[in-house]
Amino acid sequence: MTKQKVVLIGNGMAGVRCIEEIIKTSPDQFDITIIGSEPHPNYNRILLSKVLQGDTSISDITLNELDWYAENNITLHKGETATKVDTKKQTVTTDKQQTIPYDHLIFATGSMPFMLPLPGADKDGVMGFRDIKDCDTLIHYAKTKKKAVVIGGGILGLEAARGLLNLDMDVTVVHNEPYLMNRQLDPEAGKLLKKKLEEQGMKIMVHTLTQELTGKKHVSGLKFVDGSFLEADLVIMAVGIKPQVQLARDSGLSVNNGIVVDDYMRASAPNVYALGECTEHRKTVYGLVAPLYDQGKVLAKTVCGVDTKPYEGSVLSTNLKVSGVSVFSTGTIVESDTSKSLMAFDDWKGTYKKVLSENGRVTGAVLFGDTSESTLLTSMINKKANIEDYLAMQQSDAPAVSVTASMSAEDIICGCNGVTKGTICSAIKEQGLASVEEVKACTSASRSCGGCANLVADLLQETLGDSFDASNQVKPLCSCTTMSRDEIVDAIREQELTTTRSVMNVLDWKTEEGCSKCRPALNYYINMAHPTNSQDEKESKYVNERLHANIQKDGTFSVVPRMYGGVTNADQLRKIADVADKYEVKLLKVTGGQRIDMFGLKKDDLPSVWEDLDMPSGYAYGKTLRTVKTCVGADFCRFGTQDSIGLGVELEKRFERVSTPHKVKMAVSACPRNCAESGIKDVGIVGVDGGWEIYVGGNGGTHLRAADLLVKVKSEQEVLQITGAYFQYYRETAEYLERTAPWVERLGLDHIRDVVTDPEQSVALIARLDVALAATVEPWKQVISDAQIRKELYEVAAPALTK
Ligand SMILES: Cc1cc2nc3c(=O)[nH]c(=O)nc-3n(C[C@H](O)[C@H](O)[C@H](O)COP(=O)(O)OP(=O)(O)OC[C@H]3O[C@@H](n4cnc5c(N)ncnc54)[C@H](O)[C@@H]3O)c2cc1C
Ligand SMILES: NC(=O)c1ccc[n+]([C@@H]2O[C@H](COP(=O)([O-])OP(=O)(O)OC[C@H]3O[C@@H](n4cnc5c(N)ncnc54)[C@H](O)[C@@H]3O)[C@@H](O)[C@H]2O)c1
Ligand code: SF4
Ligand code: FES
Repeated sequence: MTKQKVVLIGNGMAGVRCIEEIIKTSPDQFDITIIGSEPHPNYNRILLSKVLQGDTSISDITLNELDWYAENNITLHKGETATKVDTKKQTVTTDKQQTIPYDHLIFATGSMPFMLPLPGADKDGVMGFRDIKDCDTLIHYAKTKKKAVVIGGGILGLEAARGLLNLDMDVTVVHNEPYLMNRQLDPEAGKLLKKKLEEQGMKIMVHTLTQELTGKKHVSGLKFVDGSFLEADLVIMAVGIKPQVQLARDSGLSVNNGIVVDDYMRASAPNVYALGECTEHRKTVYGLVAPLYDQGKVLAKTVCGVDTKPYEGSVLSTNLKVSGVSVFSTGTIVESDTSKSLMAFDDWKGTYKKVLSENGRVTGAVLFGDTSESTLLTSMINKKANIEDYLAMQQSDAPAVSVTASMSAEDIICGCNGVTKGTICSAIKEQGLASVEEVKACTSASRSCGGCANLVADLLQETLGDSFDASNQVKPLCSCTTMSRDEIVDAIREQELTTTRSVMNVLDWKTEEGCSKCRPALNYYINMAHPTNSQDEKESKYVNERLHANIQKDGTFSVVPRMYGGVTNADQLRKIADVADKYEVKLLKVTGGQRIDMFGLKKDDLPSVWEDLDMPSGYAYGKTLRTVKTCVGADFCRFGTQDSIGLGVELEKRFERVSTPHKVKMAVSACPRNCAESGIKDVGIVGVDGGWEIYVGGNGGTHLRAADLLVKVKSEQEVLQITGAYFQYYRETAEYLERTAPWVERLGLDHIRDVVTDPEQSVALIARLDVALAATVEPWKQVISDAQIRKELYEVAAPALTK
């Protein structure tokens, strides 16, 4: 019997998911042909933001490899565009002059970025962000261009802006409304989001309308309606999307904003259907994957002739994919005369929550800072749950049960991929799955945005009980490898791998060049493991570390010479003043770490500045010991009993220069009044009766944490010894970019204390630290004396490297 022919136009996320459902429902019923304009197999468009942000790579986001098409006898015409549909003859013609007959035709043509029709919008350097080609172009531009402007402070604009910041660009978001993500958030959450992103280095202009893009061939700036001007050599428009419906319209289908379909995804011509972003269902065009996948399930059954519930629309949920910022929005967030809202704002924790109800039912929510209730609230909205039930949960004294425990088998755990709790639990039991990675491979849950990975871990816990060890889950270093940090460090040691290239070759890296996450991490681990026979690879370092100065938003640099223990003298101050005059320093600023920061220096002046200063680098840019802050101590203070300055200077001289997983700050106070703020440092020393207390794991930054008392010792010699062992243990066991505060929590204070006070282990740690310290060089001196380095790094434009 000849098979019926299904033709899909659009090889994207919605269409291919529908084909997967068709194959699942009726494996042998159809001959399937897919026509896709893009030259790639189906990939995860969602993760393009993560590719731009350096968290994953293009090679890692393919959803269906070419083998999958072959295995399922699907004819794929990639890099080919459907140009004509004859709904009477039931044929599709392509730009390569092929005419393909169909029995069932599915439109899944998606959408395009909406480009504002501004004068100058056609200049080079003005683009949208939608596909792999755009992503590649942006990464390419970031290597030579400096100033990016993103028009549109919606979800796509902010994810793109974060990506460009990671690529070392100076980024401004220009938004028309008074607050960011106005379509998904309320004003309060929008303002909190703005503050948070500004802290990350993003510049944001709200209430701003662009009038024109300037420049000759290439864009050079934006003129705003109020007459002001902003320089730019890259402009991204992220002001919404435009469904691709021209082909459908030309084919005579009924089209409004999207291709009009009924509740079974049928378009207006016989045997023609549509789903995805090109589709309008009950006057709504969706722009997120979860609804598209719901549509795919219904459409697959319709095509297969299997009974199905109608598609009645979807509740939308949005998660911003920007690391360090948790924002979630679901359901209806606009208040009406009849809605009621519950609000909770915690200024200390930086969290905000608003839950809306209508006629006693939960209808919408906005969460900022803490999104742990996102699944619970989405599930309550879908079930039209009573707001009283939610309030009762909030007021209950009973210990919080995991969100998943209260969910039924039909509840969706992974919104992106439409995977239910029941599917995941059955897969865990039936397939013997024991990790989030295995669940991902088997069920697709957590395969897209990754936002549901914690819930999947909860389900593993719920299903496997005590035999599930959450801490034992292998977390790959990045998407270029399946190996964890520990496995990689072991291999670096055991197999004597001394370059990032050799690690990637020997450990079968999935990408040729690695990514901005693994390259600096590997460089650190290699240098830590082999301090005497490895090179610090400049090309694997962040720009500030590579140039030994801090790049500022106007492209100039700031320089901080070392002042041991925060002590200086007239001679040093004179030199700093002379350099400030000679090189026209724009700002001299005393830092929180008790030294002087010189702002506004030109890159090519840096080597001469250091030569004139003749002081060591203060490493204000480095992942190493930054400063040892000291109080004035016994010599001058009425309360001081110990020499805090002397000890601080000794500590700084002892540990300076050697690399650490993240920056390290120390302080020494000569009495418990703690004027040097020892309680919020990575290592904080406090003089007490009969000796010194050593505090560890403190942090005074965004994640404020009071340091824990590690030990009390009698002598300065013991302080140096314990601190040395602690410092090296942190170097050897922390993940790259892990500060001591989370590291202490992860390893446990008792364990760390046991290690650093154990005589044998402590001596061995210090011996290894001494080898590493002996291999360090003063970086500014090295630049001054090495003409080649000066030429390569300071005289020509250095290649951009991710932050
Ligand atoms: C950077 C980015 C991040 C995103 N993040 C998220 C997120 O976190 N969560 C979320 O839910 N959604 C997110 N989205 C939105 C999500 O990717 C889309 O909703 C989804 O991809 C839409 O799927 P689709 O199949 O309808 O369209 P697409 O994935 O766009 O696929 C349509 C395909 O059809 C092809 N096509 C069009 N016309 C023709 C023709 N005539 N002939 C042949 N081929 C044709 C197009 O080239 C395209 O490949 C994001 C989007 C972007 C761009
Ligand atoms: N994490 C996610 O879920 C995610 C991530 C990226 C993209 N997406 C999807 O991709 C699509 C595109 O996203 P988007 O952010 O472009 O769309 P959007 O409609 O969500 O946001 C566009 C924003 O641009 C603003 N804007 C409109 N005109 C403007 C102007 N002239 N000047 C300045 N600002 C202007 C609007 O106020 C709006 O906030 C959406 O469907 C979105 O859902 C989702
Ligand atoms: S910490 Fe104590 S000794 Fe040091 S300056 Fe403050 S009061 Fe004086
Ligand atoms: S919710 Fe996005 S991958 Fe599961």
